[in-house]
Amino acid sequence: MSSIISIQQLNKVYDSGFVALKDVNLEIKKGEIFALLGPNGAGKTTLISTICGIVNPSGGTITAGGHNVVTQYRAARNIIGLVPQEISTDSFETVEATVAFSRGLFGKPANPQYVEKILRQLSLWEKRNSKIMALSGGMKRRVMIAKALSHEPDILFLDEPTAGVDVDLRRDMWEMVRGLRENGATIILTTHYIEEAEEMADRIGVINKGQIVLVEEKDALMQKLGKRELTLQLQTPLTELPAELNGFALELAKDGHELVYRFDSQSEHTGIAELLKQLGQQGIDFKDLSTSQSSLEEIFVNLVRDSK
Ligand SMILES: Nc1ncnc2c1ncn2[C@@H]1O[C@H](COP(=O)(O)OP(=O)(O)OP(=O)(O)O)[C@@H](O)[C@H]1O
Repeated sequence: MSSIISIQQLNKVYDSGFVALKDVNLEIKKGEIFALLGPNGAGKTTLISTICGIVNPSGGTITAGGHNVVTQYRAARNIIGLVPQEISTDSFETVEATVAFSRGLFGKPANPQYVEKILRQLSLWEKRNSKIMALSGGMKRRVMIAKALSHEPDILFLDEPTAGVDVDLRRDMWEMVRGLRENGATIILTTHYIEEAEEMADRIGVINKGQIVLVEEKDALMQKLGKRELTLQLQTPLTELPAELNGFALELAKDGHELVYRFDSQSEHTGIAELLKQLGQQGIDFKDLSTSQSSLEEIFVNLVRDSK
């Protein structure tokens, strides 16, 4: 897949002297869902804003669809839709008028069929004649997305799309974003919710203190870093591990009441069968056992900690 956004050696120093982005290099592939994860203040909004031409870079170059976002701002901005964090829209207007007006701002000729299509896609068609102020918070967010899509952009930025949205609505939004991708859009979303990145993204980028610390295919990331743990609750607590078990990646936990075995979830050979056999031979009985997989959340926390 070819890049639709190309960022090279991007730096941003705010007037206060604060360095918000440091030597960012990033390629966004056409048609992917890219999740940008990072703690508060990491530089996510600054990065999005520079790509959208709202914040001027201090150094480096960004192209969107081959257009330089600074020197060819209009051409670049025309192919970008931005859904900002805050809901900001004229609350006295109707849904349909708001979306049609946004389209006009980009100099696009009126196209009621297209507006209808996106309103239907976002389950807003029934509400087309409602005033924005009469909508629920979730519906208002959908209107923000409809506005961002009004000029038929190829790239859609969603800055914290589901912040403060309840779980059901969050799932609806995910469904909807996937639908947009199926229609050919490239989607870049920032999120605090690891679950959101885990659920949605094709690739994940982690940003911390203005630097991209990792970019990886989500599946590869989960595989590479995803270790599993098998926890055995022992019948009788152990004070130490018998020497016969030295070859296994084992640890005693909970004052010797639990035995924790770490293994690679992707490996064909987990070693569990041998472990259980050895435990039997040593007369170590267990009452119960459970397994868990390290989540993207743990991976993320470790990454951000390591890059401090
Ligand atoms: N106009 C500005 N002038 C000076 N510093 C700024 C300005 N805008 C943002 N910053 C600083 O740049 C850093 C990155 O901010 P940014 O909003 O990009 O982070 P973020 O990752 O989007 O955070 P959050 O998750 O909280 O939205 C922060 O420390 C912020 O205080």
